[in-house]
Amino acid sequence: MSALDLPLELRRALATIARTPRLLVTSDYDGTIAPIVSDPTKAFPHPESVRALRALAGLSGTTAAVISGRALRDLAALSRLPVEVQLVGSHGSEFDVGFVHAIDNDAKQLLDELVVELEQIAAANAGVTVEHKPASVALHVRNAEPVIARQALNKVRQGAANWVGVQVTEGKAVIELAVIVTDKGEALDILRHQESASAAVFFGDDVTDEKAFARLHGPDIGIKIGDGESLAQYRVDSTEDVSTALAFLLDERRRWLSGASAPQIERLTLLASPRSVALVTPDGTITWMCHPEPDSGAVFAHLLGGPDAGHFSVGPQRAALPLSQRYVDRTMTVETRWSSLQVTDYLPHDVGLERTDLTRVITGDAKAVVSFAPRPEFGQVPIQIERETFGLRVFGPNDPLVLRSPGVHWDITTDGVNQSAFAVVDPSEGPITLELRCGTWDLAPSTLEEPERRALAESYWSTWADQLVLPPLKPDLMRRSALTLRGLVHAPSGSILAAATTSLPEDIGGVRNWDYRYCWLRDAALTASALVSVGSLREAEEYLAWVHDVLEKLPGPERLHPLYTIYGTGLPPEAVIDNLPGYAGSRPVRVGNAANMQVQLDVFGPIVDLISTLAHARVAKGITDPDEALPDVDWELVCAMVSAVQRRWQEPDHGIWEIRGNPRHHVYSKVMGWVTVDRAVTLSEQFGRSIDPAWAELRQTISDEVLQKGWNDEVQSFTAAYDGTDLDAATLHIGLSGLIDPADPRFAATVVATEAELRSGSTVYRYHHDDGLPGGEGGFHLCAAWLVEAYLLTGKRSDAEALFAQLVSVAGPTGLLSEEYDPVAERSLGNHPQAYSHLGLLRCAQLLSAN
Ligand SMILES: O=P(O)(O)OC[C@H]1O[C@H](O[C@H]2O[C@H](CO)[C@@H](O)[C@H](O)[C@H]2O)[C@H](O)[C@@H](O)[C@@H]1O
Repeated sequence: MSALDLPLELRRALATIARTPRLLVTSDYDGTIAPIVSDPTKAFPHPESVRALRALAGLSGTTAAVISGRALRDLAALSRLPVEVQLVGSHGSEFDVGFVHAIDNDAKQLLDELVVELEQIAAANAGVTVEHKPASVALHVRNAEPVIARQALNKVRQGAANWVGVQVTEGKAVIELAVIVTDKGEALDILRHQESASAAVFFGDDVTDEKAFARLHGPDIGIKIGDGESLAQYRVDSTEDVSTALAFLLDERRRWLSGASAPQIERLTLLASPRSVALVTPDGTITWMCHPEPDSGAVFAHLLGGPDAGHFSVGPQRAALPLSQRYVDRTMTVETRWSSLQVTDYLPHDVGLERTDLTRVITGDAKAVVSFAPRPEFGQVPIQIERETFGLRVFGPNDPLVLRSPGVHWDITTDGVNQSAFAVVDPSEGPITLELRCGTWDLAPSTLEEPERRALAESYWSTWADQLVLPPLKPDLMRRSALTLRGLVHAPSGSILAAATTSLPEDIGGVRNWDYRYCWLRDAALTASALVSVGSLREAEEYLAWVHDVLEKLPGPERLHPLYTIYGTGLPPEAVIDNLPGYAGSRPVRVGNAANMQVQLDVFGPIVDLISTLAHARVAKGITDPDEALPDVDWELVCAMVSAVQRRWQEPDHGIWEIRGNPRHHVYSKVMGWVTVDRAVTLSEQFGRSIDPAWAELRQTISDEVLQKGWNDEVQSFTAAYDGTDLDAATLHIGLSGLIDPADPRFAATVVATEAELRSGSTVYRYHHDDGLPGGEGGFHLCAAWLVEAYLLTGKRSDAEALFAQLVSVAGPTGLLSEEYDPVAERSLGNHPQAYSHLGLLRCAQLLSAN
């Protein structure tokens, strides 16, 4: 028998529950994983069921248990189930073989009397037998003539079953009298709480199993074996079917946990408006979108939890893979195409600040299936969907949400908690337009027709892209990198996201899952600098205004945190969204980021470096007045950053990689302290600003200390920190920044050591030092970009070109890069798209084009 022989609805339910974060798989024993036989001592389980339960128990986030009417000792001996599978005997009351000691003397006395009574009935009725259990006694009539069986059962029912303190359970050809309360449902709930299960499966065949079925709710599923009334939603015929269902559940869960069904990270394509972002999978599913801000709760978290976590998909009615997905040139509009069908996605711009809108336009001659399952606030609020003349209204979350879809006929379904809407549409008569509007109840037509709204959105990006000065190397990819960086800019506030997502793993199945939907001072400054380098200054100016606003709320610039929310406020405490299983089972899914409480003393450098880059870019654009090229507002910021360095540069910190351990004297942080003062001194000279002579002295002091304490003779390299021999790719900045002459043999040696220690094939790791977290991580694209720059500075052009080519080759089909890359599994890792990776790529192309 194969899984295809199982009822379709059951297969679907099992495939869905396989994706729950913490799964509890429970089963009854006799009649469920072991066939009913005439001799209870010969009821052996199906080996396939044992194998599946054992394998399920070995998976992460998965518990397997058998809850049986049998005595625990007998169950263990007969089933031979391994210890990983939790056994509960005596109809759910015997978790531990020692539990009999907990039965008081009165109960023991009663049990003795019951045994005597039932033994007498058995002795008087041929074929009737008695089974002894720690807190009960069972009378079996399976092997008696039907008349005798009835007579024996009636004798018990009319006699001992009515004694005070006796609990009666009737099953298949058996009546059982217990001196304690038994309830398989209670056992199921104990296991559920013990394991913090987010969903449970229960298989059972007998009336005693109904107590367990009665406890199932929400995403749980119950499967009844055989005939008879039942509270279970699903039914199979035989114990063989149970083996098949368990094996199917195992396969599905294994696949889900291994990430085989997760879309490849680099193939996810970014949609952006000036204030919102979303991701679309290669097959046309909106897999990620947050509202009201990009750092708020997700409406669609499919990326971190599959379809149940919220999705909005469009595809051909006759299932087929897409032929292509691409950006409309120089825009953030994405077209996904199948044979005779296309969906065009973009985030409209002409909406109020309280709105997050998405428009999907379906065109072609083939029918399409649309599935709309919003799960606002990370799916933590149950939602209902109501049909209206012009679309759908979604009730449940705090914020209103509608889908305008004139002419579309929706079917609404429920999974018991949430509703979803499905429709089959025929675009052959004209485009089908679906307008998702988060933050409003308004289902009326927009002021502008859809094509005009789209033109408005597209011209915003194309007009901007047309004025860029891009390197001649890989111009299309570089334009896409620039557009991606611009897409991560949150225009209303001036802040810039480090990436569009949270919790895409740095290690598949691991715990290194962080929330990057915030504005890091360092990442944002580097992004703004990259945009200045291609000729766009506005983002830098607005970002610096955002930094000013943040500073106004602080007692001093040295108190700057490493990151803030989009609107420059402190982050909420880091938390786990437990209902999401994570990308490819990589849990936890986190929101917030505890790194905001760390000391990271490098952050002042990139800000002053950005101001310097901006001032020179203004000059290059023809601004000759030094006070316009370096206005007071920027110079104030420079002075603030220098004062912060003066106060704190000698302290240890958590460094650029936000190590969640003890602070160290990181070389990169000291180098960035030097960059702060160096760029400030240089700016003062170039733009006629007067400075305290102590600045130049400080620059020298930092440099002297780094050169003395950062270099390690033993490893022939500058090291990650003063106190160790471990290496860090960020240390390359000692030469990249100009603190030492790149021709200095110590820099050349550091490049060689970094390559030997941290480069692996096409990628470069940040460090290999034990950072206190379990699991590993991939190589870091930005570090590869730094090594390309270091190769160039040390005369290794062909190495630089080769590594750049490798970096280019791991970009997805629409030109996007995530944070990291696993060179062994050849898959992308980490949040996506990542500003660092794109700014690194852009800089490499600029340097390679210039040389
Ligand atoms: O909760 P379960 O695991 O299903 O246990 C219920 C009872 O199962 C056993 O009896 C039943 O299976 C026997 C073997 O196939 C069969 O001969 C008998 O007629 C059934 O009632 C077990 O012997 C009992 O102790 C359990 O309570």
